[in-house]
Amino acid sequence: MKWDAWGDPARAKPLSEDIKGLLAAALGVTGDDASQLTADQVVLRPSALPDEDLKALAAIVGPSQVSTADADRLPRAGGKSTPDLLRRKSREPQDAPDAVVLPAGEEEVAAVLALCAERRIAVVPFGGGTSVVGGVDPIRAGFTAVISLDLRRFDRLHTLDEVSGEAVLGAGLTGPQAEELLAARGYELGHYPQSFRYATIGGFAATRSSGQDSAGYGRFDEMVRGLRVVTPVGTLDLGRAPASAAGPDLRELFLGSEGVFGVITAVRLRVHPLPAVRAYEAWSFPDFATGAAALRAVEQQGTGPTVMRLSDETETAVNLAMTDKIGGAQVTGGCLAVTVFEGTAEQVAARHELTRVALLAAGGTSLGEEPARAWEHGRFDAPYLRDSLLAAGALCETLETATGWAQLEELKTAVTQTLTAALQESGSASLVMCHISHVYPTGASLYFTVVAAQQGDPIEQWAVVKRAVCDTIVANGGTITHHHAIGADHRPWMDQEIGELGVRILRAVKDTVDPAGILNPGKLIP
Ligand SMILES: Cc1cc2nc3c(=O)[nH]c(=O)nc-3n(C[C@H](O)[C@H](O)[C@H](O)COP(=O)(O)OP(=O)(O)OC[C@H]3O[C@@H](n4cnc5c(N)ncnc54)[C@H](O)[C@@H]3O)c2cc1C
Repeated sequence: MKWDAWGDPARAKPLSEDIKGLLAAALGVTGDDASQLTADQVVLRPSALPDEDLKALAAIVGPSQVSTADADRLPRAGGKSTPDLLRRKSREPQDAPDAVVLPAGEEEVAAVLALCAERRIAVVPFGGGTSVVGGVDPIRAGFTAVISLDLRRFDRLHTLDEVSGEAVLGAGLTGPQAEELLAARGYELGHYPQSFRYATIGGFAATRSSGQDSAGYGRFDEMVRGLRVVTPVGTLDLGRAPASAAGPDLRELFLGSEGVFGVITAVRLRVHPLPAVRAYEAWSFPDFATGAAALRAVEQQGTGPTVMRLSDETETAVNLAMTDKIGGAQVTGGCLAVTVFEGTAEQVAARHELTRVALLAAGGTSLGEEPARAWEHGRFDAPYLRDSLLAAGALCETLETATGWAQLEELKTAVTQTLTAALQESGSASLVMCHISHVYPTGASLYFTVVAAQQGDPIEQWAVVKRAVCDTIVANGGTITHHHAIGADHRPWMDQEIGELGVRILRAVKDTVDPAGILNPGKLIP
């Protein structure tokens, strides 16, 4: 993972002449990146970890598994939101964890937490570092130092129970590592968020992640059967049976706990045999409302696509203007929808046919399989485009929410209007694109991508816009986050999301499992 951009430099996506033309004409973005900073030019705040603490940590994990080197601290200095990336490229001195610690087992995690509680050191659990909400920011909050606790050595497939269809996976496995281990045994998890290539099993659980195949396989939290969590006061092994009436489900407290309650070391997950067959079909709808109603019909009937998503008019149009467009020549406007089906040949044929009938009845026009295959081919590559856009002087960021089907259109309109007005106020025209990629019988998520011109300090420019749009989401009944989580960035809206009593309940849990408050301060709980 690059320290100042997304992923693998070999996959970088330079802007095509078409996109440059579109940016200049629509937004007045004409810049070229003149200020390439190398990692060794970045000035990090010096490590504040006292020598004796460094030695004590080294005694727990081994001297080679703890580092205060800038080269190790820089990649853990934050996540991968647009403000994170802009901050990384800044010539101003930057904050970073004082040390990076890589434990290898639960005993080591427990010993590190005990030491940090005793010596007043904050601990930020670190998976893939793909948080887009400030979830891994090194917030000191009055502690003497802050360490990044990198879980990458928890990298095993512990067990695969083929009879029950469950696998126990180490928290530090990345998406591809986990799928490779399972595929070697003929199984798949089926969790494919756009950050799949770098995010980890522990991070998915800690943030309630949702992948692009959620229509078929569910959100990550729906796949979780059990969790092992090391807290500063003891270790929990949660989730005994496929279902239980033994009081409130404590797994739910740790799913989405964003490293503030404990360190997830292993996750027991529902897995399925690798699908024998895949089928693809793309659709066009005359407008977003018609498309959304069609997706709702499919989801409420339960016809069973694995992937189902719908782009609005702007996202479809922008996609058509790009050289590596997913739409192909057949897409001429309107709103593009993609469906994918997985399973045995019989399952796929039956689900595909039921879905086709519903989509046709709801006003869809089939575009055949090619645009859907093209979408799948490029499904993890969009973040590379953001890097090129930022370098060219554009502001590009995403945000997401969810609401009931009845409120969806109204929320989409309100968010679009706020984004457009707030960016206009900052001095730039904007392109606001939206898609639905996670559907439920009662509602859906809305995922927005915004492109504008950077004006003044782009971090402050976006902060103003983000505050306005979060207020709008909350005022219109949407959730402050459908899958990006709370982190530091959404924390100011958490009390409106769960209420004052809800916040007190979270604080009470925090006081119980982390009395010294060392775990990921400044995140999740207001
Ligand atoms: C380009 C891009 C695309 C994205 N697409 C999606 C998407 O499609 N769907 C989606 O859901 N999200 C998406 N995200 C958000 C992000 O990838 C998810 O939040 C992901 O689940 C985080 O996993 P991670 O391993 O990178 O965790 P990190 O970023 O390392 O950590 C995230 C949070 O979880 C905590 N944490 C991590 N590991 C543990 C652990 N083992 N125990 C306790 N706490 C832990 C951290 O302290 C932090 O609070 C995207 C992000 C980017 C940058």
